[in-house]
Amino acid sequence: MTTPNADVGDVNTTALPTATLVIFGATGDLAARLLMPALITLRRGGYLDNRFKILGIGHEEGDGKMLRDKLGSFDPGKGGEGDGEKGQAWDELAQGLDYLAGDFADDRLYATLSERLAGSVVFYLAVPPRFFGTIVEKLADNGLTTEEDDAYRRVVVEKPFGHDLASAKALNAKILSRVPETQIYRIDHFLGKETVQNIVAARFANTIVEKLWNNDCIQSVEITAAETVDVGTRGAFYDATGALRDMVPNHLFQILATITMEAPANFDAESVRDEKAKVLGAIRTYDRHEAIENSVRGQYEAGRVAGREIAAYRDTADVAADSSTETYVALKLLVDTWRWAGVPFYLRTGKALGVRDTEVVVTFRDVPFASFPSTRNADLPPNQMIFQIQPDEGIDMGILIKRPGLEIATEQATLSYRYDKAELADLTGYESLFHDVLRGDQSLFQRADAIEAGWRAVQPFLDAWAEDDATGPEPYAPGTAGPRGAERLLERDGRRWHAIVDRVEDKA
Ligand SMILES: NC(=O)C1=CN([C@@H]2O[C@H](COP(=O)(O)OP(=O)(O)OC[C@H]3O[C@@H](n4cnc5c(N)ncnc54)[C@H](OP(=O)(O)O)[C@@H]3O)[C@@H](O)[C@H]2O)C=CC1
Ligand SMILES: O=C1O[C@H](COP(=O)(O)O)[C@@H](O)[C@H](O)[C@H]1O
Repeated sequence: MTTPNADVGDVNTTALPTATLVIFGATGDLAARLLMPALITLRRGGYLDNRFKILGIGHEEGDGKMLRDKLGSFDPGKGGEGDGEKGQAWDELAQGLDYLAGDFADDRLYATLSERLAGSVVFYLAVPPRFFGTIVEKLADNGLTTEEDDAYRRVVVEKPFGHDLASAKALNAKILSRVPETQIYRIDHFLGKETVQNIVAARFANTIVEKLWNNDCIQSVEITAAETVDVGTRGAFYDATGALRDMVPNHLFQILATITMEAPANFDAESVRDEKAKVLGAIRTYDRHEAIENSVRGQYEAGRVAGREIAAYRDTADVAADSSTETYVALKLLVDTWRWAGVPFYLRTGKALGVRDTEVVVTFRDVPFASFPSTRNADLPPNQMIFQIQPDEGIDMGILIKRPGLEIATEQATLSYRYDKAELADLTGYESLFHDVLRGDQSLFQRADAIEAGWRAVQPFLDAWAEDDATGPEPYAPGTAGPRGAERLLERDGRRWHAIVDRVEDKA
């Protein structure tokens, strides 16, 4: 769970045990935009030496040079945003980079792999999800996942893992019928984020935090993942997916689990994943009526966001003109455990919003009594602890202080920790995950039971929305905080979302 630092000088780097990384889908977007930059960072940091080999697989005819040229022309800035520097680390990695053309469904591909591969291998499935099960089956049937004493075989599976509870269960069953859980690494790149891992440190390395971390002291928790990006060129994928499936049972639930899990007895992978699975399994599953009551769907219209004009979601390429797919979702969830009983968890995520901001806001209970003569309880807003996951990475603690002066009056102040931007600059989250796969640490990878628990909690929303033809998603203007209905979800409980942009009603 240590994040390799882009700056070699800062860390105690140890080359990882060597292996071959086989990337299925090496000519695709994920490989170029997120996987290669992470590998370059690891190489630069001294974690990968020149015995580390990469074998890319894709449809396209070609050889190692074709793949090297393709990836070499890509700017490895964070998430493909540019300004990255490949430099010597890329040249060194590229020397060990080869390519094999083939079809994932073709047995000849696996026969060739059997001849070519020896020693420890990580198979990375950067492929359309419909191939996850097939590739694992074929790898296993060709003996490619069989481990030896001195050679491991690990399979990394990308997201989305399933489309609903039934398909996630079926995929788990298919994969686990061939390869044991100990060799399967289901990726959720949010778990690779330094700031998500820091929630664990904040909770379990600080007595003052953990003692207050329960329903005695906390009144509500908000988890927000707001994006300014629109659906862009991903219409085909997104229209079949929507905001709920794309972000909630995976990324937002992993944050929720990190916030709510009990302290593991120790930090080995099984203990950590046991605790996460338990708490995800404790999210209340709603009936149809409750699911409608506790959810809000939105879909963006045409407008302006982050300085550019965007088309309405329904006018996006590969999106149905009458699509009812949500580009925004807000939920109120409950976690039925002693620690969290009665504490609402409000989750929201959406595209084309006014700001990019992923954050967790923990709101503590009001003071029981206003002691100062000149203040009323209403003048004493509750303390909030805010984990800024991205882009302004840090932790803020909102407290009340005495306003300097002769009167006793309070005002809000913030105790703030900000990450050194330089330390996070080049990290995509995949560095940490690659590092852990190569070390065989599964703590930050999703286990089958946790995946299914996540789908179990969101399935009632999918079912209720599918049945509820009358009310589709509520339109919202790009550049706002989302649909008005999301505000009402909290107003009903006498609360307001932590403001990420001007209030919706000011902008919409
Ligand atoms: N891109 C991203 O930002 C993210 C992607 N993911 C996940 O990563 C996975 C890959 O996504 P992405 O890279 O965007 O997808 P792409 O469609 O860009 O890439 C898919 C790759 O698979 C290859 N491929 C497809 N079908 C076959 C086949 N039958 N035989 C051989 N090769 C084949 C493609 O080759 P060719 O192009 O020649 O057909 C291409 O190399 C998906 O599961 C996605 O959900 C997860 C998070 C973020
Ligand atoms: O997996 C996904 O995550 C991204 C958001 O990830 P981030 O690291 O950029 O915050 C999201 O845009 C995409 O739709 C989803 O598939």
